[in-house]
Parts: sequence; C-alpha cells; structure tokens
Amino acid sequence: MVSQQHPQTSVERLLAQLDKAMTHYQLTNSFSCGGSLEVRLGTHYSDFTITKKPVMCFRPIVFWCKGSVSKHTTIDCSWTTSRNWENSLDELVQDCSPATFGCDGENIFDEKIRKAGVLDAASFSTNFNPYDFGIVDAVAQELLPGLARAGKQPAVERWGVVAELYKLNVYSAPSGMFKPHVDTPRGRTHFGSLVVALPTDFQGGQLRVAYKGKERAYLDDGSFCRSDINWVAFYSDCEHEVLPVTAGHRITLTYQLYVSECIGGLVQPQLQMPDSKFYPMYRCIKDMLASPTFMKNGGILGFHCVYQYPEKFEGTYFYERYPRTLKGIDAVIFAIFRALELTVHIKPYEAGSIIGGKIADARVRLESLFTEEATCGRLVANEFERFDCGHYVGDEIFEHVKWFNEKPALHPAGEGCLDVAKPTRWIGNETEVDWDYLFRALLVVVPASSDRTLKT
Ligand SMILES: O=C(O)CCC(=O)C(=O)O
Ligand SMILES: [Fe+2]
Repeated sequence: MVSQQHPQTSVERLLAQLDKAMTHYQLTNSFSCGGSLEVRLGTHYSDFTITKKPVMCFRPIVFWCKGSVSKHTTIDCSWTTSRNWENSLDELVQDCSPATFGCDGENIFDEKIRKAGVLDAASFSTNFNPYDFGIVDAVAQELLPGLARAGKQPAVERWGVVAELYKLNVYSAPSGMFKPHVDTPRGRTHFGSLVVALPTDFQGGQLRVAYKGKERAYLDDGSFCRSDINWVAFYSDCEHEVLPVTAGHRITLTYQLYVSECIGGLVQPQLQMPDSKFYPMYRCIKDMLASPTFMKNGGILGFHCVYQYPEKFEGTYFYERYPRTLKGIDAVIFAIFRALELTVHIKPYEAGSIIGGKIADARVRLESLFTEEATCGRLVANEFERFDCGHYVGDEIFEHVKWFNEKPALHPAGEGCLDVAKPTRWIGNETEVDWDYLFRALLVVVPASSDRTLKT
C-alpha cells in the first residue's frame, strides 16, 4: 500500500521492484529452445504419448527431383549397408545447389560466408512433420508467452504457431558453415526459425544463437546424439551461426515460424491477464498506476521493446501491428497494460533516430514520471486516442513520451552478439527487399490519476 507520508518513496520502491521482476523474467525467458527425438525402426504414431520418454520417431525419408528423375533416401546414421532400392545420401548431397544468402538487397554466393548446399521446398518433400511430435507446440510454449484470453474457461491459451517448410540444407566437411547472421524478416507475423537436423553422422556444425550478451550452443558434440533427430528454434532477429562441419554431412530441414490464431482464438479475441508467472510485474504496474503521484496529469508512457520486429517501410498503420507478434517480455508488458484496460499502441522506430532523439538515462526518466506536471503529455494523449482507428501517427509522438525503461543497446542485425569478425554489415539468409527489422515501442495512454479506474 502507498504510504500517505512518503508516497514518492513508496512508488520508487515499486519501480525498483518492477525493474527486478522484469530483469528476472528476462533472465529466465527464452530466445531459443531445442530438443531431440529418438529415431527407431517400426515406430508408429500410436507410440507417441507423453508417458513414453524419450519421444520416438520413425526413420525420415527425403524425396527429391533431379531434372525429371524422382529420387528418395531414408536417413538413418545407424544404417551402414547401402540400400539398392533407394538413392544414396551422397546423391542427395550432390543434387543440392550451392546456397546463397541475402546482403544489401541481393542474393549472394560467397563460400567465405556460407558454404552449404540447398534444395528449395518446391523440389523436395519428406514424411517428417514437426507437428506430429509436439515440436511446434513446444516452440509455442517456449517462445510465445502465455497470454490468457477472455472466455468461459480460465485456462491460459497461447497463440498458435505455423511452421512452413522452407529449405533442405547440407553443410558438409571439411568446411560447411554459415557465418553470424540474422534470418530475413518475412512479414508481420514472422517471428522465428526452426532447424531440424536429420540423423546423419557428422562432427562440428554446432549452431550458436546469441541475444544481448547471452549465448547458447546447440548440436554441440558433447550434448547430442547423432542418431536422433535434433531440433532448434529461435527468434529470427537473434544472431546465429553454423560452425564448420569437420566430418560427414549435416543435413537440415529449415522452417519459417509464424504466429497464428490458436484454436478458439478467433471467437475469443479479448486479451486478459497473462498467466501467474507474470504476476509480480502485473502487481507492480497496477500499484504504480494506483499511486496518485504517478503521471498525475496523465500522458503517454513508453516501453522500449527488447526484440526487433519485421517492418515494411511504405506507410504502416497501427492496426497492422498485431500484438500477437510481440516476443518475450514485450508481449508480457503489452498484456499487463491491456489487462488493466489501458490503450496500448505499438509503434516502430528506427533505433537511434527517434525524433527529438535525446533520451535521458533511465533514472531521470523514472523520476520525471512522478514529479513532472505532464500537461503537454495529457493533451497529446487525448489527441492520440483519436488515432486509434488505424491511422498513421508520426514520430513527433515520441517527443511527448515518458520512458519507462532503457532504450535497448544498438545491435543492428549481424553486428552484435557472437564474438567473431563480421565480414559484412548484415547477412540475412535470403534477400528480402520489402521487410527489415526495427525496434518497436509500446505507447501506453495513461489517464490523469483522478480519471484512473483500475480493475481489482
Ligand atoms: O542449419 C542451421 O543450424 C541454421 C541455418 C541457418 O541459420 C539458416 O538457414 O538461415
Ligand atoms: Fe539463419
């Protein structure tokens, strides 16, 4: 409860608690996840139950075409004898084309940056489907925070995930690799990439993924079994690299991950309180808004999103930036303010070039939330409400925002986290002219304290 004698001190304490809760959430929150499936002869779908551990999978078969010839091979590194009714793994490798990558608007072939083979989704198919083994559900659980929706049942529902098969890649010894890059943004609902490593015998070829100084290694020699199917999913704005393959062929299926409506989502569109692990943040924000000294005259409270998002440069509109595309803590903060029934806008900004760009340090900003007579902010907030029908709002709005957290450190795609020399400024996995990654801000319209009616 806020003390009458020292309201400011109490609110400052709440801010410190909120900061701690957010830091804790981010430390434990994932930007990548992975797992494995044991490959077994004679496995059927009926064997796939949660009581059976490890989860088992049949031997994957890849079908592809070379010209007008159809070919197929079963991939299983425990099969050493050649099978004369099938094509060989070496044939699959040979039939791949050299893989390119996107840089400055062009698809480039340069083996110093990417040395790999590729088959496009149109020229191969496989009986392996990540939906069948709970991989897509696991990705939704790990990478999309649970946001409850209004409905008869109180259970937390999540956004759905669509995994779209994209390429088959082969990274072969002695030096198959892909230097640090981020994956090309492919549209508003695109949030991640899924890599499925098929069960082949290879050495090296670890996948390193990094975000904000945290780094994780997958397919690491000590930690995975080559005869399993191993999978890794990550936010596609996180920098990642494939280390050189030193023996054998590393064969992967890659999928683009998009957010979609979950079952029942279309008929229950109202966002509600997120699940209980977000409660410490919810409580602090609610108590802050309950304090009469917090943004006494109302205004716009800004939260700098931590992740980057695909944006299009030709006139984008508020209504197009679905909250369901938010990742990690960004989604949580959005959901909390919405659960408190405040209007939250999602607006992109060019990192480092916000109009009126002088953003003071966090302490000054936070103090000003309590002390400043934000009459100008209130006016702007009223104006801002009128734009709530999907109209473009210019960057002038940022001049009136009270920032709630630090602006994220600049890590332009491809220049940030993995501590290796970057040969170029930006390497997408394919060129894409329409979309780029941009930071976003959540802009919360805060009414004057006398007008605030908070849900209990
Ligand atoms: O194969 C992998 O582990 C990652 C490949 C990758 O980063 C890509 O295809 O963009
Ligand atoms: Fe990639």
